[in-house]
Amino acid sequence: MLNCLATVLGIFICVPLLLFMAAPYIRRYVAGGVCKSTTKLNGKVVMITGANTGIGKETARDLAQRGARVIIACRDMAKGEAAACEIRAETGNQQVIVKKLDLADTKSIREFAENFLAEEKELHILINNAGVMLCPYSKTADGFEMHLGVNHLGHFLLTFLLLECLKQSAPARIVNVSSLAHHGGRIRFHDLQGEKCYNWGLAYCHSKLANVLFTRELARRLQGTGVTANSLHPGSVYSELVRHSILMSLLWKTFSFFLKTPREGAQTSVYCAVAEELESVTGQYFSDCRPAYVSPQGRSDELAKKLWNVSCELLGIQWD
Ligand SMILES: NC(=O)C1=CN([C@@H]2O[C@H](COP(=O)(O)OP(=O)(O)OC[C@H]3O[C@@H](n4cnc5c(N)ncnc54)[C@H](OP(=O)(O)O)[C@@H]3O)[C@@H](O)[C@H]2O)C=CC1
Ligand SMILES: CC1=C(/C=C/C(C)=C/C=C/C(C)=C/C=O)C(C)(C)CCC1
Repeated sequence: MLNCLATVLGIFICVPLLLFMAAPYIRRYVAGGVCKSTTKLNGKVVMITGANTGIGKETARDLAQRGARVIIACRDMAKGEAAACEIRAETGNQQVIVKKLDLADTKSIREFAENFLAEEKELHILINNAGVMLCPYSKTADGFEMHLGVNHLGHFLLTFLLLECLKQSAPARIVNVSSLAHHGGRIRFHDLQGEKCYNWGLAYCHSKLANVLFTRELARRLQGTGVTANSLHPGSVYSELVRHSILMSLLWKTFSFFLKTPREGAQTSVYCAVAEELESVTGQYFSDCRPAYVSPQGRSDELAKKLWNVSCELLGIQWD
């Protein structure tokens, strides 16, 4: 009986004590890779989609700190202004600008790009960061399944419209924020809009695989232009991404200690945007500020070309 009591007491005291002592080490492990580059960006123009919150906002903060003119492209102007105000105040960089962009509407994307090209002369870094996850079945203004429409097609069209400007501003970089979740993705050409079969988790995975394939084909086509394209996994980050699922929101809150903060999650985006050693690196996929393993689907040139052509058809654009 006494033995039993001692064991139970031991567990209740030792386990929390061990966890408490290990906490700083666990946190350092969870935080992952850090971008160590000291590159300054004075005179450079950076655009980040979905930079009003989460990973995008922290990426904007870091790049503003380096002196860049930062365009926060977001769908909610009030949220965008709040983020920009905070970043301007913290960094002292007044060149943080908010522009309206709804990636779930090709009309908004075209208006945004037209407005940008009329006002700005150069674009050196484009970070396609905005994303949605676990949405109940819904469609964009143009009838695309929401994950595919926002995460892939919206950024595909945006990049197409800005590409000439990026080429004129070379050296320039395109950074596509994908995910480890691309490993679970498939490009279901027979049912791209998920009308026959839809799973909200898988729909996200498919769209993140599309990000990897888009980057691969884009990089191939941009060889020799001075514009690079890379994709990345930011890590598992405590952000608003899980907002559509009550269960995931609860799990995210409960286990937030084991998730990266948005600032930690922004490190690989910043790394891909500024690291000197990536100047001519293109078509790669990173995680924790180093190259990472891409799924066999994500390494298929054939699949990348087919997705490219289908994306052009869906968007009614000719991109050779
Ligand atoms: N958090 C994580 O663990 C992981 C995140 N990622 C990726 O990182 C990226 C950033 O996500 P994260 O910061 O975590 O998520 P958040 O939900 O915090 O941020 C997503 C951003 O995307 C914006 N957005 C959503 N829909 C649209 C739209 N139609 N038009 C314009 N902007 C839109 C949101 O705007 P609003 O605030 O108005 O909704 C918000 O600014 C995403 O691409 C995500 O897939 C990848 C792997 C893991
Ligand atoms: C297993 C498990 C967790 C980890 C989930 C992870 C690691 C999710 C990663 C999601 C990604 C990569 C999303 C975006 O692309 C929690 C919630 C911490 C606690 C409960 C058990």
